[in-house]
Amino acid sequence: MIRRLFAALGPEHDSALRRLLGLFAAAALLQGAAFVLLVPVLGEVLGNEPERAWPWVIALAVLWIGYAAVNYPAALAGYKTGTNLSRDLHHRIGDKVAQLPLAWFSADRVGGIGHLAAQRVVDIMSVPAHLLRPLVDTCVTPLVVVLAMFVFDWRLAVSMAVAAVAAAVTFRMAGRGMQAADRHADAVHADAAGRIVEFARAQPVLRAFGRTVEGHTALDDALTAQHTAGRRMLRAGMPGIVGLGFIAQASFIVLLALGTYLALDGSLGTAELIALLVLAARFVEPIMFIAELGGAVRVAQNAVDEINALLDTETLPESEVTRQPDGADIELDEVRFGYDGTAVLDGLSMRVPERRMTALVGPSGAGKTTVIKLIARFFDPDAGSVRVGGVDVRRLPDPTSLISAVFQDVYLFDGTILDNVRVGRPDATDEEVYAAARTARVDDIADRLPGGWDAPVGEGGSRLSGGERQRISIARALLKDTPIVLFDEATAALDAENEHALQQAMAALSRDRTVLVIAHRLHTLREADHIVVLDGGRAVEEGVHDELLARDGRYAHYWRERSRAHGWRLTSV
Ligand SMILES: Nc1ncnc2c1ncn2[C@@H]1O[C@H](COP(=O)(O)OP(=O)(O)OP(=O)(O)O)[C@@H](O)[C@H]1O
Repeated sequence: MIRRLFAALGPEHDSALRRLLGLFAAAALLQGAAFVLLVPVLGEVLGNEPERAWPWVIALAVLWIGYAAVNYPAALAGYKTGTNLSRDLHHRIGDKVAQLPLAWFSADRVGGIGHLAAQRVVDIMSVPAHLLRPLVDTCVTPLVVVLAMFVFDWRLAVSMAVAAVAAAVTFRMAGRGMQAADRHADAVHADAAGRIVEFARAQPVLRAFGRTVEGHTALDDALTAQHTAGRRMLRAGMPGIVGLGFIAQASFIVLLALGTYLALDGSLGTAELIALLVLAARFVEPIMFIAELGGAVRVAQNAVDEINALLDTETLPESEVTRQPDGADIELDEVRFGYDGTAVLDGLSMRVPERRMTALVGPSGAGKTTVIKLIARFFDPDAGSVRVGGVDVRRLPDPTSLISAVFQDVYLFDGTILDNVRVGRPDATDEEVYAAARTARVDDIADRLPGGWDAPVGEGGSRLSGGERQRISIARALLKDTPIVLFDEATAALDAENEHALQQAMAALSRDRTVLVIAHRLHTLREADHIVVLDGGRAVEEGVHDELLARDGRYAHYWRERSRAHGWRLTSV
């Protein structure tokens, strides 16, 4: 356990943990030695010349002072190491999460990370802060007592050694059951956490369709499983607690009986017997305690394994040889990509010319969003290559400095409008943030809301409409000022004012940049310099609007459908 903990936490925590182990071992040795000294002290006090106990009493006092002197810094060091570990683990989990490919994130994994950061880090932190100390005590103190007992009486010492071995074997066996139960409980906790995230996220949909009961069922099942797992944990802990309790009581009774027999036999004096029984009580005490400790140790072991598993998760490979791009055009060359083995792009080749607006159209599910995500390197293609400025995105030194993405489902943080625009470039001056926000017509939103620029947007931007959220996202992209912008246009119907503001914001963003837009609006298609029609995982048509209309193919059909739908209006009679 200690070795695994050392390995998991990395060499930077080695010296702190070693020092801690040294301090705890010294405290346990001093404590064990003090217990042993009780034998001569009691022997002399209960003997014929009690004054002969003084030297032993003084030695005992010195040991206790030494123990207190080591114990205090040891306890402090335990807490300090625990809090350092927790801070470090949170940072490492955070860094890892920031590097994981976006394909990795699913509701249960998001819930799992929450559980890992909140509960599992505390489980590990409790090792140096609370567990290591009693663990070292329960190993070292009885060992000192058993060794000392050999000096006083070998028969009692052998009985103690047998009890110690039985306790160690039971501890190991009980710990294994507990570890399995904890693994199961942890998987169930992570699942329940994922279900809660999913349930919260799905509220609008569940309510819109009046399906709150069905929505509860999955969560209820997960919570019931959690409850059952908790009971299984309790059951798994019982054999250890009962078994070790039995060993502790039985060994004390054996020591008592043996001691009495030896006293009656004349091999032991009464004073000696009392003193040795006090020592036996000190030996038995930690055995009772170790059962609870065993469960906590196994839980911490699982926590170490889980955090290791997350930290070992593969991230997208970083190329050692990087190249600066030559320009800002984008090219997809024979790209193949699928989710979980289901092909979406089937040898797609297309070009997005530099400083032009290219519109991507195609039926729902054709893979338009997937194309954007591959360019932004949310994941890598299964085959083929995505190039920016002639360089494969896997070999770009810093793709995020070249590319901004504006998605439909814009996530806003629960802060002010201004804070949310600043996300685009945290070190921007206030003037730069205001300028980007005004260009994206975010000032209209600030004017409308009480609090203006400092108006809170609500969690996820819940106080704003879809179009408004997208304008804030455009402002972020303007502030970031990258040569390439990937844009997934809002599909939702917008009111005339929002539509106009969004068009203006987009026009500002498109100026002098390479823009690839998933176009849903007729206006965007008319304005585009280049149009790519995606279907069946390939580019089936490419060209400009008039040319494609004249060709009367897939695009012309799409355009007519969209125009017809656009022409429909509900009017009052
Ligand atoms: N994370 C994912 N896991 C599994 N399948 C996915 C995932 N994302 C998308 N897909 C599937 O990949 C296909 C292409 O999805 P994509 O979102 O790229 O299409 P799209 O053309 O943008 O669709 P739309 O116009 O409806 O947004 C769809 O069949 C979709 O169900």
